[in-house]
Amino acid sequence: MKSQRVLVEYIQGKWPYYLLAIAFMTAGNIIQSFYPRIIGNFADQLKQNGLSESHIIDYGLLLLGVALAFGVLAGLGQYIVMRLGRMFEFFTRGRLFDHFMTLGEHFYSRNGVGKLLSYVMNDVTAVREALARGINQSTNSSILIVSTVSMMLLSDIPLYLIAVSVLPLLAIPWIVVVFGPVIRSRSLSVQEALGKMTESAEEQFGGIRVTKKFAVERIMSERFGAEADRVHDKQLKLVRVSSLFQALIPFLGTLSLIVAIVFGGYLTIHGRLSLGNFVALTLYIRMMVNPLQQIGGVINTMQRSRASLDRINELLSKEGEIQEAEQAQARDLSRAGIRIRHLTFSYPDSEPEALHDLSLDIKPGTTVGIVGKTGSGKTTLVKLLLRMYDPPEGAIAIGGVDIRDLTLESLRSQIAYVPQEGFLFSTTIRDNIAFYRRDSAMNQVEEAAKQAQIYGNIVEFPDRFETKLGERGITLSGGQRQRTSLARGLIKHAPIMILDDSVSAVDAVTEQRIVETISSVRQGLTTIVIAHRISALKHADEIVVLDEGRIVQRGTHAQLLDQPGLYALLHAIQEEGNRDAE
Ligand SMILES: Nc1ncnc2c1ncn2[C@@H]1O[C@H](COP(=O)(O)OP(=O)(O)OP(=O)(O)O)[C@@H](O)[C@H]1O
Repeated sequence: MKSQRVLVEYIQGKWPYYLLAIAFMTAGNIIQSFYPRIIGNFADQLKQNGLSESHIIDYGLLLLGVALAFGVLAGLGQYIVMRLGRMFEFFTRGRLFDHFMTLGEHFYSRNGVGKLLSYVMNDVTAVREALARGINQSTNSSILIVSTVSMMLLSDIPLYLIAVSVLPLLAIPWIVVVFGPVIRSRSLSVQEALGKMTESAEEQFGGIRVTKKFAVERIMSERFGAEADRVHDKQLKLVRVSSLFQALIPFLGTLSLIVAIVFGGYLTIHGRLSLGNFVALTLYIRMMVNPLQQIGGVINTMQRSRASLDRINELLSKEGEIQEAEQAQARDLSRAGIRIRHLTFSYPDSEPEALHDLSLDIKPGTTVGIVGKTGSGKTTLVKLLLRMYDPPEGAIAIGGVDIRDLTLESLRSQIAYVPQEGFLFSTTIRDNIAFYRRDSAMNQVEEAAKQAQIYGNIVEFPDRFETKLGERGITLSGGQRQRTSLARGLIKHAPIMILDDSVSAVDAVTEQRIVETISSVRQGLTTIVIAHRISALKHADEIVVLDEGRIVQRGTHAQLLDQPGLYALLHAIQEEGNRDAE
């Protein structure tokens, strides 16, 4: 039953409410099953001319009482179940979101946002619907069927007539066994195709500007159309089988009714069955057709939602690839040096080494520059320092402790990482800068903005720091986004700061100012500057040159310029570029 974990967990916490709802619905349906008997008695009395006006009123009131009792009790039960269904949706979305937070870089590099959204939206909704509809309808239907059958057996209707009439209904379990697995597997492929389509839509929307600039709308539209077609095909396959399934059940119900009318009618004509019993029998059978149809629908929905539930549970059982050690320690990393020893690393599911036998010591309070061609492993080194991927044991230590023995919170909260493309949230500039500490004072936010050379731009916006960004707000330029994200890193004032090509989109003059400010505000703190432009890191205490995952040169700017090698070559090319630009 492992696959039903999230559902079982939820129901375990809510079973008294479910029981209460089932009790209400059971009582309602038992009362409802008296209805054919009352009509049967009415018919008998009518035939014997034994009905007075007051009798008719009594019958009317009795039927009204039955209808009211059923309405109130079954309605209450349904309300409780629907409400619990919505709470399940809330509970499961929360669980999924929390779980997404524990999953790492590797998972996200393989699963697009669209696919993740389809879990949270399509799958959770499918399970919620099945849960609410399943409990409501299966309780109503099964109780109604059981009580109807009991009422039939307790009546004077001959047993052989009942047995022959309900015979076609006995084929139902067989149909369920045959159709169930087919419906389930087709639903699973629908959900998977939906996930892929959502992922493709998300990517297309994300890249819509590029699409337009390249005028390739038609190609993109065809690409999306192919995904939508796939969903359509799979849905049609599912609809075919589930419609057939749902049609077969009422058909069997109608067959039962025909048998009851023909055989029962024959017996009534020959005086072997009273008119009242004939009427009651046909009503009993008629009353069973709807619940039977509903049971078919419920089984159908259950099979479909089972596929979604399996997907949710499978996702929830995926463990984040980065696990905290049991004895993990929280350490203060201020004035802690970084020691990297023989670090060799390949990405999971990837053969080539992104880093090879890398050794490096970064003394506390110093600035280290890392430069290298694209793809040389600079960002990989940062990901390992932040433990987005696990480095080999003993390869990276901060403050003398292997980073695998530090708590993730103490490691990551003491490193301010500023990536090249820092994501900004659709909230105010202030909230984006004070992302790490929401309660930062306004003057701290302003100070960080000044250090990142973005203050001048922000105060020109009408709402200044309260300006909203993103979908419902303004759009910042690439350079403004970078500097806002830099301010977010600077305000953290962390013992270790990593700037990963964080000023690549700003002009040379602004870059120079930022470099100078960072050098002064990070006096005595460790800073790692990764850059393509030598101008961004030439002030560093030590510069490391990476090439194909290996350190090929190290030294100060002056020392490296004196050596023949990649650094001097890069410098010469960049200087020439600058001269050409002047
Ligand atoms: N998630 C990943 N899975 C597999 N390989 C990866 C992954 N991320 C990066 N790589 C590979 O690792 C190598 C180093 O990449 P990395 O991003 O560290 O380079 P970089 O020096 O930061 O490049 P750039 O200057 O372009 O940012 C590259 O060959 C890259 O293709």
